[in-house]
Amino acid sequence: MPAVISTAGLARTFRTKAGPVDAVRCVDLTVHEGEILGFLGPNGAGKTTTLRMLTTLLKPTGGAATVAGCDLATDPAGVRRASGYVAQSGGADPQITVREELVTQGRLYRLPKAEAVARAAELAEELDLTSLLDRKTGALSGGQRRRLDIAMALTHRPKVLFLDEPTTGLDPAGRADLWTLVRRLRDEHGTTVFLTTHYLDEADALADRLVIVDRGTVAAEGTPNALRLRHAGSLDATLQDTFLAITGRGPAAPAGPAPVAV
Ligand SMILES: Nc1ncnc2c1ncn2[C@@H]1O[C@H](COP(=O)(O)OP(=O)(O)OP(=O)(O)O)[C@@H](O)[C@H]1O
Repeated sequence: MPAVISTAGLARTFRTKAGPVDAVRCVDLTVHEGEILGFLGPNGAGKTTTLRMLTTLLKPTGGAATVAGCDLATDPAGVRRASGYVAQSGGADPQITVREELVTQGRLYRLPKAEAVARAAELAEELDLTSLLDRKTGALSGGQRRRLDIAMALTHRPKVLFLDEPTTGLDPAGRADLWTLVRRLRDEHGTTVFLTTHYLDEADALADRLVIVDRGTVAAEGTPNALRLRHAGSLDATLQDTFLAITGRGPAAPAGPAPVAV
């Protein structure tokens, strides 16, 4: 399978008054076409900083990366064309409808009006939002809002979808729905998905492969079962124990309210 994301020695140091902070020291990773990759790590490991670099929001201070064949440093516009990004909290004007939000997004991507309208309908169908098209976005549930955020990120049919903690704050049913949806996107469109999550059950259920970062570098990678076997000694081990064996710490605590286990 060809690589869709590839990084070599990716690094970012922040200059602060108290001195330099090496948020990401050296991240080497590869994500294959059509893969769902779970990107995990303890608090402060460098997940968000890596994600912000890969989505061109932040310039690396070291190393290199390509997304869909486009170099982060020399072709950031190409990276953006190939990527959809769903940040942790979306949401614009609560008074506009789902349809208006989707059409506006299409227009932002320079689709002619008729095409933007057609694309909105298509995305709504795909993300189970058709019955909500005329609802004000302020009246959506957390799960519906998240589906709308994903629909917007897919407007330009990106090859890669970056999801930053997609189910934080959702209830168990909303999380399960979102997992189904992400899998369907991958299965039907071959979309490559790079997701950060604080939930090990989510990583286990959704990701084909996990990359665990710690202190700004990759501490382990593999399928959930390969990691269990390698680091916790048994396929029966919990992913929590596996994670502890790798990092010596628990996974990062989510910013939002923690859902009960599904
Ligand atoms: N703008 C910044 N200036 C200085 N230090 C920063 C900045 N952004 C992040 N850091 C530091 O870099 C390190 C990595 O941060 P990052 O947010 O990437 O971690 P994370 O893995 O996403 O953590 P969390 O799970 O808690 O969200 C942390 O020590 C953080 O304090």
